[in-house]
Amino acid sequence: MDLIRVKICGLRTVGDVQAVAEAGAAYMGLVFFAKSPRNLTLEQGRELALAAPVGLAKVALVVNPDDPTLDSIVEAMPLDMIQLHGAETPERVAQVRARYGLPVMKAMGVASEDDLAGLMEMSLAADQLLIDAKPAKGELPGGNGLTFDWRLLVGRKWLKPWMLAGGLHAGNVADAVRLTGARQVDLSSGVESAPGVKDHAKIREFMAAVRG
Ligand SMILES: O=C(O)c1ccccc1NCC(=O)[C@H](O)[C@H](O)COP(=O)(O)O
Repeated sequence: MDLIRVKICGLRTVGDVQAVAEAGAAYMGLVFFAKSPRNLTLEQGRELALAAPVGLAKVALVVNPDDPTLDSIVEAMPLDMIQLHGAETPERVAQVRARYGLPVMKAMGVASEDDLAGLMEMSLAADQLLIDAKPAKGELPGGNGLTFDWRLLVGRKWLKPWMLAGGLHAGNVADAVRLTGARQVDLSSGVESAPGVKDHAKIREFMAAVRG
């Protein structure tokens, strides 16, 4: 499984950044969503973004943000990408791209075939798609450790690069990649010991599973 690019989301300490960089991830995700156990203040986000070595892309994750919220994040820290993880429309994705001049990755929740219809349209607007498990009512928009039926993605193509997410861990990532053909994967709870607490041994184990 070489050439699979990994995004590890929900980092909370400088030690997490170092562990993710040393393990060879391509992206790190910083969550700005108050209800999340991985939520960061602007000061914490800035500290982590400044700790990232060259080559580790810094992704700010937000959920239905207004412009002032995004302005404050983008002004506070160096970023390489914005991840929109709410109900943002293709029009809103285009506005965010234009306003900040940063690539935008749009998360799309999938639970059944019906959810696939919007992916092609969104792939026209966004720079990347993150195809995640669709949360049930009352759950967080992401980071729930839930998988979905990967067979839904078999043989599908979109106009932009995409990442597979949702309940991935060292024990299932090989099957997920083999079945879906994903070239990029994203995860959060699969490398945690508790919600919001990254386990560096699990990060290494996951990266070994991807490389192996
Ligand atoms: O991680 C969060 O707490 C979170 C909160 C609100 C919106 C999105 C969130 N995470 C998005 C991610 O990119 C996760 O890595 C993705 O949903 C996969 O999570 P997991 O199933 O835990 O691996």
